[in-house]
Parts: sequence; C-alpha cells; structure tokens
Amino acid sequence: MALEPTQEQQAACEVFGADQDLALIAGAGTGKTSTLMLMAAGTPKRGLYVAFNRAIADDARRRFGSNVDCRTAHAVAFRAVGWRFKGRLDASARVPAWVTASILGINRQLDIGARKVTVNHQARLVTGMIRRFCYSADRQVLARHMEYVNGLEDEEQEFVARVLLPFAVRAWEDISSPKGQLRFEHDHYMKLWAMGNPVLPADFVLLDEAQDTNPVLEEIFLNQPAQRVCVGDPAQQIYAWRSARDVMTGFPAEQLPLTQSFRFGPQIAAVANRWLRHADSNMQLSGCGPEGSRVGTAAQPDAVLCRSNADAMAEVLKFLDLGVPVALTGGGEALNRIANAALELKEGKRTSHPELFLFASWGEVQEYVERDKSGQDLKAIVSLVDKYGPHQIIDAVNRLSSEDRAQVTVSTAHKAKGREWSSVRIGAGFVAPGVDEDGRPRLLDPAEARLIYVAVTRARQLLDVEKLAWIEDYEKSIVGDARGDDADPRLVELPLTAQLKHPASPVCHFMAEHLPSTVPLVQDLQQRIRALPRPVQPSDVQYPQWWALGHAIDYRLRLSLGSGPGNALTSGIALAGSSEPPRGAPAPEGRAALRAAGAELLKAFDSWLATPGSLGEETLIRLAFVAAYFEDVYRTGTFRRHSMLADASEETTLADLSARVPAYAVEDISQQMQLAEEPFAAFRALPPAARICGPEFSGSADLGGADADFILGGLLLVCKAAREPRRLGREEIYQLAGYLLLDYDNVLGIDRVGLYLSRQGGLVTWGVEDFLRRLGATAPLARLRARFRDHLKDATSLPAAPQSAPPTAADRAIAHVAGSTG
Ligand SMILES: Nc1ncnc2c1ncn2[C@@H]1O[C@H](COP(=O)(O)OP(=O)(O)OP(=O)(O)O)[C@@H](O)[C@H]1O
Repeated sequence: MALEPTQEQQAACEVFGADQDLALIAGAGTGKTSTLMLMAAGTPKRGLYVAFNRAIADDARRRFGSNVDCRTAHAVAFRAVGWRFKGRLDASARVPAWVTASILGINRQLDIGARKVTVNHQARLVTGMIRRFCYSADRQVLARHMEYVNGLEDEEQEFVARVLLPFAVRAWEDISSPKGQLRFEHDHYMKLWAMGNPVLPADFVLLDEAQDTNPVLEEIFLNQPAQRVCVGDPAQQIYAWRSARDVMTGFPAEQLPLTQSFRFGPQIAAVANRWLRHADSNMQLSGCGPEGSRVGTAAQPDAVLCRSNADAMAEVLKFLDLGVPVALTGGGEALNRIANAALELKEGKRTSHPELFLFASWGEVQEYVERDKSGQDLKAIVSLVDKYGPHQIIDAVNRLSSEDRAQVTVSTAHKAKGREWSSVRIGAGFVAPGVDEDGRPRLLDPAEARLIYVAVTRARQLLDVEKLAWIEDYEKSIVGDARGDDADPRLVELPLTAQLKHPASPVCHFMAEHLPSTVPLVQDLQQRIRALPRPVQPSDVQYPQWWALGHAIDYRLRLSLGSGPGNALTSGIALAGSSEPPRGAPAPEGRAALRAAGAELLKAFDSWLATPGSLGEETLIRLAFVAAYFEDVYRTGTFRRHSMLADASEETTLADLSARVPAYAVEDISQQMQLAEEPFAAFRALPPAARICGPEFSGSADLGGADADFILGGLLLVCKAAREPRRLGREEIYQLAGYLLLDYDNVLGIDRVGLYLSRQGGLVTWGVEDFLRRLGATAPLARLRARFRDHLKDATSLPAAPQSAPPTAADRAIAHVAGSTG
C-alpha cells in the first residue's frame, strides 16, 4: 500500500504489534480501515475483521490481506452453528401471526380497558420480545424485552408484558429445539451461538463500528482470549435508543485516537469540532482532505440530511415540486406503510401496523400523542401524516427515484451514517433547544449534538450549515447563563463520583497524574467477574426501578451488619416532609404524612437492630425499599414521576407505603440477600468496632462529599448491584482510590479495597499496596494522600475558572446533581 502512515496510525500499529488490546477512537474520515489494514499487514497472524454489514465486509475482503477473514457477526455465527438451521431458515420464512399464536397456545384476546390486543398482535409482540432478547446479553427471555406498545398506560404495559412472558419463554424453547415450528431467523442462530460462549477462530479480532454494537456481540467480543481491537467513533454513537452499546468507552485497553480526517478540509473540520464539543467529546479533528473543501451555500447539493422522516418528506416534496429527481435513503417503504395505516384508521378500519395496531381511529392516535409523553416516535409519525396527508405521502413515495438516477438524495441523519457525498446541505429539523419554565436556555442534548456531528461530517467538498446557524446564539446564551448564581460548575464542589464522570475535574486530573494506569486493574477485575455466576435480576417486570433496588440492597446489607440506615435517609425524610418542598412534592398534608411515615420507618429500623428477628425478612425488605425512595429525594433533590412518595396524601402511612412495594422488588432483594449470606458471614462475625457502615473520610469535605459503603475489618468495600458487571471499570477503580486517599491521616486503617457485586454474590478485592502498584502509583500511600489533600485545597482556593468554551451538557448536568454525595 502506497500510503505513508500518519504518526497516529504508526502509534496504533506499534501497540498492535506489541500484542496489546487496543481501542482505536477514529474520528469521521480518519482512515480507520486503512489503519486496520496497516496493522494486519505487519503480522503473519490470523485475524478476524467483524464488519457492521455485508457491504462493508465485502469491501474489506477486497482490501485486507489473506491473513484476515472479513465477515459480519452473523456470517461468523452462520459458519459456526447457523448452517445447521439452513433448512428451517428457508422453510419457515413466512409463518403468519395466527399460526405463531396457535403454536404458542395464545388463544384469547386481551381486553385492556377500551383497547384490545388481538391474538395475532400478541403473537407479534412475542416475536418482538424474542428479537430483543436475541440482541441482548441476557440468558433468558424477560418481560422487559417487550417493546413499548403505543396506546397503553404504564401499568397496562406491565400487565401485557407479564401475560406474554410465559409465551415468549415457550417461543424460545420452540426456536432452540431441533423440532421447532416457529419462524427461524438469522438473529436466532446468532443468539444460540452467543449462548455457547464461542471462541472466535483467530489470533486477533478487529471489531468495526464499535460505538454501535449489540450487547450480544459486545459480550462475545469482550470474552475473547485473542488480541482484541475495537475501532469506531464514540461521538458517532446514534443508536443508543435501539440498545446499541459503545464498546470503546471503558474498554480496558490503550485508547488511541485518529484525528486527521482525509474526507474534508479545515473548514468542515472546524464545524465538526464545534459539534464534537457539544457532544462531550474530547476529540478535535484536523481537516487533511481535498483541496478547496469548504463551508458555504450549496445551491444544488448531492445530499440533504434531515432530522426526522417528516423533515425528510418536506424536503422530498420541495424537490418534487421543482421537478428535481430525488431519492430517499432506505426507500419510501416505511413511509408508505405509515400512510396506508393512517388511511385505514381514517376510514374507521383497524390496522396491523406495529406502531398503530391498538387504535380504532386516527382521532384516537392524535388524542394519545397529545396526552402521552413517552410516544416521541409516534408523535413524529402523526405530525408527518397530519401535515401532508396519507395520499400526498403515498404519491410522493411513488415518484421517488433510485439513488443512481436521482439528482439529489434526501436522508435522515441516522440513515446517512457511514455514507459520504461531495456536497451536503443540512436540512430541516435540527433546532435550538429552547428555554425551560424559568426562561433559561435548555441544554443541547449531547445525543443530538452527536447526530449533528454525524450529519456535518458526511461532506467532502462543500457543506451548507445555514440551518444550523442557531448555534451562534445558543452558545452565547449559555455562556451568559453560566455566569448566573448557581450555574457555574465549580467542579471541585462536586462529589467524588460526579467528578469521576468529568475528565476536567480536579479528581480526574489528580488520578491521571498520580495513579495513571487503570487498564491492568480493570482487566483483572473483568477477569475475576467472568468467573462469577451471572447476575440475578427480576424477570417478570418490564420497567424495574433499578435505582430503588440499588439503594434498597444497600440498606438491607447495612442492617445485616448491625448498622443503622445512615444520614442519607434522615436527610431524605427531612427533605420530603419539609415546608420548602422539592420539585414534584405532594401537597402539605401529604408531606406531613411522609414526615410521620419517615419517623416511623427510622423507629422500625431501630427496633429491628435492638432485637434482630423482631420483623420478618419480607417486612424488612419492604421497609428498605421505602427507605430507598426517601433517599432518592435527598440524592436527586426531586420527587420522581413514578415515586410512591409523590402522591402521598394526609392518609398515607408507612404501612401503605410498604404495601405498595412491588413483589418483584421483594423477590429481587431477597435473592441478593441469599447470595450475600456466605460472603458477608465473615463480616458479620467481626467485632462491632471493625464494622463501619457509610464511613465518611477526613477529606470528604474537601470535595462535594464522599461516603463509601463499608469498611469491614480494614476492607474498604463499595457495593454494586450491577446488572451488567462487564461495564464496571475505570470509574469504580478510581472511586475506590478516591476513598482510600481521602482518609488523609489513616484513621480508618484501610488495608484492602474492593467491590461487592450483590447480584452475583461476588467479592473482588485487592491489598492496598498491590492496588496502588497496579495503578502505577507515583509515590507511597502517605505521600499520595498528602498530595491529594494539597491538590483539593488548591483547587478549592482557585477562583472559578473563566469559561474558555461554553459549558457542555455534562458540565451542567453534573452541577445540577452537586447536592448528591459520592
Ligand atoms: N496515511 C494516510 N495518508 C493519506 N491518506 C490516507 C491515509 N490513511 C487513510 N487515507 C485515506 O483516507 C480515506 C479513507 O480511508 P479508509 O477507507 O481507510 O476509511 P474508512 O474505513 O472508510 O472510514 P473513515 O473514512 O470513516 O475512517 C481513503 O481515501 C484513504 O486513502
């Protein structure tokens, strides 16, 4: 290959050549395939390149040397196990919904208020559950694999998911049995393959587009014993809403950037960099692309990129009016289906469209989107249909040209992913965030900024961003706003855990300088987690309240160690019942009732501690769950929409609250407590003085707060109710390091640190010396503590740094939660 590698590409080749795992953070147009080819060309080892789709795999096959096998994940799975199902794949291609229903034994319509979920629709929902299960890393089908059903209230969703779960379990049994009769899909053999913990036949694995990876593939990749390289651009992650994952962030390996873009020149790079900043990315691109590449007006662009389908339709209609042949990426089939469904509903007929099947008329759909806050996708559909009418949409779709014949291609930004055109105009739909109830500018959502970054980086020669001109005013408005009294994010005032989410915080600066190498510890942690059983989790609830379960298990564990519930609960009760209530609080009578219920709760815990066994396990778990809701008021400073405390009335009592604790919560906490039985037995046997729950450190006040879970016989322990423990890593390691350093004068006598994984009953611990050595500590512990103290004191005494760049959404979101503790 004639390419002269850039320094960044060279660096990547060197790390690869040293047989190390690697995350290649490759900005738009920075030549990632070329870089992977350079790497692979330097070794005789056998590699597997896992491509995002078949076209990319085909292209890669032509470019890589013969030592690299280039396939999609499905193709790898087909070769391993899928071929055995070839006959079924072909034979079952068309199993109608009524046959599926009959095979599964679904034979009764579900009447939910005025809505009717027919037998066929139940079969379709079950099929959808299986599909989502196949994308997940879960080992069993769960109620929460059911997609959101437009037209149902929250409790109705839960009900349908619970009713359908046994059918979904049966469906998976059928699919995975050799004699199965249900439709067999490509995702099914992929999942069957994944559940066998496959080892990929290669010395090194290259995972492409790693910022948008299905959890099922993510798990396979992370479990490989081979050398692992993931490549992609976290700032281009735009499919999080489809549960795609960014494998790169947190991957325990060296992270190397590719920042020289060969796609466009400096002007377009400057636009991209602006959006990267709003997307909370540290990356900044340099434009090394074609001569003459510029930002300006594109009178006849090759592509127009819009926010939504409705925005794209508006552009399409304008071009059709002008007689310009226009294409729509992905074709118009989806729009056609929506328009036809709307026609059916307008004519008073039912439709089988998956987004609309529960409605009896178009009026019902309109009314539902007005009322319901969660149906954003549906809102977009309704506004499209209402704006243009089904007939005009169908007519426009019929007049679309194919891309090779069109003069211009219209696309949503989502569908433009991975594409590029010579000239691009940004079309309708990307709008400034507006203002909140107090008239303050709302923050630009980083996910929206990522989408815009994807859109503006599709152009090679000419980029027209006139429709994004609002960014100038937006940036000015938030800089002005940041000078307001409470919006200035003094990072040092944030609690430990919040600082760790922010690379510019004093804690992160200190860690990077003095404890720089998290990779070995994260690798060790991940390896030890892999040896543990899979996490327990609720199976028959669609939207478990994970946060409440997390707090509740902490309370239950504390009580089991003979300790009271701690300050967060007392503060939560005080805040929930206060005369100056937080947002979402109930009326004064309800708050008074909460105050009384809270006092009773504290008393109940006290009496249990005085006479363990005086309350049954279930009662105690229920109380711990109620305590979680009070704590949440303290941590978030608000009453959440679904908080059981939010609708308290003067009649509310502790007994009512604990009766409202859902059965899944009781079961889940009780399972976690059974898992804790053995690992916690030794802790319970310690003398009381050696069991410290919720310790505070001498340095806690030097940042916005820090209280760890436990110090048990010298072991500093942080409890994590993680459902996806493979996501634990750098932040958790630095959390432990932060607590360790905050005990400035060694009064707590910490000699070990570790994590307790309550859903697996697993303890992962390290001796302090070993921990610091692996982190690459620059000095012994005592000196590190002294430096940490000085560092935080210096940071506190500095005047607020002037804003060199506008604060990003993360800055402000973190400032918002500054009241919560670590
Ligand atoms: N070191 C280099 N010097 C000059 N041009 C390079 C270099 N590396 C890559 N390129 C050019 O950059 C362009 C894009 O490269 P490549 O095909 O590898 O990217 P990709 O995998 O399609 O993804 P992306 O462009 O998004 O990174 C190609 O035209 C390639 O020749």
